[in-house]
Amino acid sequence: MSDDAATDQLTVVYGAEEVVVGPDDETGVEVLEDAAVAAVDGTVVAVGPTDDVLDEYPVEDADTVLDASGQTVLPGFVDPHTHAVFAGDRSDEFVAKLKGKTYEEILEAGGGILRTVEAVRTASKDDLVANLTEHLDAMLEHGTTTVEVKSGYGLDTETELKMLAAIDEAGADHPVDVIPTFMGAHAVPRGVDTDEYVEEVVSEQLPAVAEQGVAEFCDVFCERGVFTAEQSHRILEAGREYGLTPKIHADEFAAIGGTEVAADVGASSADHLLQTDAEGRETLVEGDVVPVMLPGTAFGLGAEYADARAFLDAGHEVALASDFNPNCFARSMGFVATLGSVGMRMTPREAIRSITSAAAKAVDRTDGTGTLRQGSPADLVVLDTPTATHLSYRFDTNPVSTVLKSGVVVNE
Ligand SMILES: N=CN[C@@H](CCC(=O)O)C(=O)O
Ligand SMILES: [Zn+2]
Repeated sequence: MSDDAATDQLTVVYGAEEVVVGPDDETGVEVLEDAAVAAVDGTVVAVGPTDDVLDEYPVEDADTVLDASGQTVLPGFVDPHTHAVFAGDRSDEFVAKLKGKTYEEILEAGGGILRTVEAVRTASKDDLVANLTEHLDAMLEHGTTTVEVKSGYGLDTETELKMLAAIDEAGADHPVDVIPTFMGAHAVPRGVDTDEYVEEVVSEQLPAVAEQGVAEFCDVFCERGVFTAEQSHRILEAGREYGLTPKIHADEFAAIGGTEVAADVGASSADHLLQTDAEGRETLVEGDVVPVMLPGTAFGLGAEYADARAFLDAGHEVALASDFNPNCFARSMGFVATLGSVGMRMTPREAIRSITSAAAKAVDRTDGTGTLRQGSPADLVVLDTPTATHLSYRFDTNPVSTVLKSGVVVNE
């Protein structure tokens, strides 16, 4: 510890059966047995065998101590794709889908995203903050310590700004780190010509968002019947000029060129990828675009899962996200890991990498978020399970017993 030990806040978590420290040389994670983690002022300073860590950082000196005997410690989960700020209820659409309606048919008929747009336009900012806070609480209980949240249920400047203000306000008062994304191009408002709407996004919404400094990323739904590759390209390039890093919803229902757009504009991630073929995968890998897969969405739609194995078997990383939204009510990254394993044949350790260090890359976090090595943020999840494998294996109840953010217990 430093000479100024009196003011340092020491956290020690010891005796864990397993500690996941970060990516290994393949596509899984490195795991230490009977291990401990020590953190000073919210940053990991030591990870290793319990005896060694406790020699250097005795529990008597610690402000926060956790005996993790019989338990497993992982980096806090990173959820790199959500639409977590919304109002209203779409459970009836879930029933309609069970009866055979498709997601695209519901959207074309003015339901889906457009229905949530109506609810969000009439909701107050305070309502949105309250809704989002409730969802952040549930995510934290399930181990998420960093989450990306998109706007995109406003589809006009005033409501998009209201959503981004709600994201900012809810995030400021919550232990979970919240990363804001502007997604004015999530759908085309009812009765509006698509080209005219693209013009509005570029010349009105984006400048207003940039002026208020309320978004870090810009995202577009590049999809058959929504925004073409050319329109998506234009919006993402314009966003980049305003300092927003591009992201893209690509190849969910049809591969219409979203992966090429992602590589061209230097997107941090391309998300969904249910229809991506070998050429599309190659484009993403060469463009250094993180593939983000959303198995909860495929599960909820009863659709085929994205081909995670094709990336993993070729030695490339995949990130997983919840895609939490009214069409995919999934706030647990543990359940997402299970779906990654069961639906996409990811080993439990590959799934853990996908919701920690790989997910952190998808949102450009380069400070060690999603890992537990020396210098990483001390965001820790303690599972009440003997091994990390149990995260995918046990899907009946929440296995998370304690969550620490910056070395402080924020959920137990
Ligand atoms: N597919 C586009 N957007 C969201 C769904 C949003 C909604 O249906 O409200 C997604 O990523 O799955
Ligand atoms: Zn989405």
